[in-house]
Amino acid sequence: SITLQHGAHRIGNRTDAGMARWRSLRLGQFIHWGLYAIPGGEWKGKTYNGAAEWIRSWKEMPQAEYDNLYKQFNPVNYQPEQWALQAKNMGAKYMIITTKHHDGFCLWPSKYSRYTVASSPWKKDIIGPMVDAYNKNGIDVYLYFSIIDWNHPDWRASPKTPADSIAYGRFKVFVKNQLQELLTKYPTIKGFWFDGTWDDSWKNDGAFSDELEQYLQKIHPGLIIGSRLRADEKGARHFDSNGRLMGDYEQGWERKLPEKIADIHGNDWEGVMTIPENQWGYNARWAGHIKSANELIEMLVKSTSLAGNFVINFGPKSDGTFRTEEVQRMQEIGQWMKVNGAAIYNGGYAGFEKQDWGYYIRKNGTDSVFMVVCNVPVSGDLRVKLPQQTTLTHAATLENPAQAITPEVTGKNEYFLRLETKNFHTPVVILLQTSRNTGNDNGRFEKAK
Ligand SMILES: COc1ccc([C@@H]2N[C@@H](C)[C@@H](O)[C@H]2O)cc1
Repeated sequence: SITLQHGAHRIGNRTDAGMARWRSLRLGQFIHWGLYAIPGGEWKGKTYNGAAEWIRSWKEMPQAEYDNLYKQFNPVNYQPEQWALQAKNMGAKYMIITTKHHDGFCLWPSKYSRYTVASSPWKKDIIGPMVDAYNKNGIDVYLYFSIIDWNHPDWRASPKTPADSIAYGRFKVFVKNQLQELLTKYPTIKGFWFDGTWDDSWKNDGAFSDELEQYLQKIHPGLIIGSRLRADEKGARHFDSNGRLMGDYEQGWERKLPEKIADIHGNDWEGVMTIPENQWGYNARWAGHIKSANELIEMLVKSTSLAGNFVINFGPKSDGTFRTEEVQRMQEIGQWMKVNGAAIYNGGYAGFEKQDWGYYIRKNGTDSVFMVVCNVPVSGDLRVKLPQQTTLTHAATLENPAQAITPEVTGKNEYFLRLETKNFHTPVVILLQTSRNTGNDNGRFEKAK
């Protein structure tokens, strides 16, 4: 390995209580809200085919017109308490809110910029009441912050001249000030979710990203920051030039998930997912494949089974309400979580051989392993192959009342669970009580005591 001043400063996952809490939450809610919700993917009768929050970059959108949308920002139906209750009923344990997306508009009244809610008809702070409402409902809050700021005169994607470098130097001070301001105004937040760190200006300044991360940790010890903030001095991002993860978890799983446990290299990780194929901000016209609640539940289960967190994105409208499809997803996911949340919260990798019917999830640090059946076999037979020296002592579904299932023993450490009813409308969870053998019962199924 090579010597790095600004590479990873830690080998392996964080072991502190704050990170253990993050690891237990498993289900998050992402919210993309800002000026882009006003056009909602359309402008002067034309439809923008990109992601709605990128409409400012569309050649059909005059940038000055976009930048003046702040004069229309007035979410008269914004009710953060409703938002928080809705998220609580969905079963989300943390929420990530866009304080400032790439367009540079701040949802808090920053004293370092005039391009904020304070200059809009709404005038008031959006972020503060949201943080309070979510925290009051037992939901941790993380702040999304875009380093890219298309509105700021000193932002440079790639400084070319000495004047560029001087301007970009001012911009870095601005970024540091805004982040310090966010930590001071909202001290209960648990971390930052950085984005917009792919340009040369940032990639070629690994030292600054390292110093910034340490500066933020100094103000707010224990802050949780993903790998997307960081570059090392060679321009390597997420993983430093020695292949070591920077930041507190791998933050590269955006609209995609790892397939198998080897893909995560033992690192904490988080996947963030849109309900349509690729829309984060509100888009009036959802096209293409819209994920069902069951599809999102399966992604959540898959993420948990691979020891990662899963965050579902929502894009509220400019008036502060949510579209029907998003309300429906939150309700349906919440109904499933009410019955089966025990398999998700504090869930992790079970270490069992994956089977076709679905996923295993181990309740962290216990012998309780959940089977989440997403693919019901026509045969009704669910094969459970346990590692050596592990036996199955009991199986029952999580529903109320629990359906006990008597496993049929076959070969060494292999059982079949036969499902009586096969008409599932949503994934079914079966709790397996296992025990590590002391070698005295050669894997035979012990009659339930
Ligand atoms: C260059 O490709 C992208 C793709 C998505 C993004 C942003 N990350 C997501 C979390 C959204 O904020 C999206 O706008 C930025 C650049």
